[in-house]
Amino acid sequence: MRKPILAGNWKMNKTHGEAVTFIEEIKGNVPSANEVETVVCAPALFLKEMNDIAAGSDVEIGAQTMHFEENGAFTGEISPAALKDLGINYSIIGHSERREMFNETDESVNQKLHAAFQHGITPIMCCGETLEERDSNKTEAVVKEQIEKGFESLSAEQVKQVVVAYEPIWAIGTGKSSTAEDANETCGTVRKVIAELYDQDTAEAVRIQYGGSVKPENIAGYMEKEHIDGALVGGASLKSDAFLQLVEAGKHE
Ligand SMILES: O=C(CO)COP(=O)(O)O
Repeated sequence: MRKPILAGNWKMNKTHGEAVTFIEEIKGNVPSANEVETVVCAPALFLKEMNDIAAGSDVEIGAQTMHFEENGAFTGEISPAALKDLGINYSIIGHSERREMFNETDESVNQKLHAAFQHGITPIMCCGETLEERDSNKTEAVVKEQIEKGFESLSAEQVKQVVVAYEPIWAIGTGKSSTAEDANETCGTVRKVIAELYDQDTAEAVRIQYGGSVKPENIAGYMEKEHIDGALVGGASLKSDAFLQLVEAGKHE
């Protein structure tokens, strides 16, 4: 039985004060981590203080990206070692916005997955197709390639710990969400690809989130689907009351 995981991705939103208030508002109000993992992926600037405030609660704090090198001349970047030193245990890897605007590739995603495991960080690895790819029936091929290249040289034991976030790019921040049926079908494709690369056991262990205009009103439809184990939520994760509703819905598999 896979444990559901509900993650917020704040992107480049909130000030320090707003971030602190949010964590104070939610930390005592989320369901037990035994029922659903709750993760808030915030701008790096706020991670330490948010993590300190969340300490001892059922809320985990995550990064939105990280570099694959341990240290060095990479101006502006954040190392996995530095994240781990702050007690950060999750990082989004390869979000489509980073692939599109910050030159992330399947190869760098692969390097980052390896780095995450070296440092004991759980990666939330994003995949998903553009509208053009979807319209030309390439969704399955695109997602397959992202998974195959992203997972290169990872062991089955590592893959079991990856959280995959399937986020169709056309559904991100557009209000146009995928139907639960379509999302489930592609999440099923992700699982099938993993079964082919590894084995059925590994594929069954991987948690797969849907992301793309998820909100309190539509999350239940996704959560009841066979291959969907949670959600990665942007806009609707910014308000504490909506986020709490999402997490509550997220515990129902
Ligand atoms: O990109 C997303 C989460 O990573 C989805 O964003 P929205 O929920 O705002 O569509």
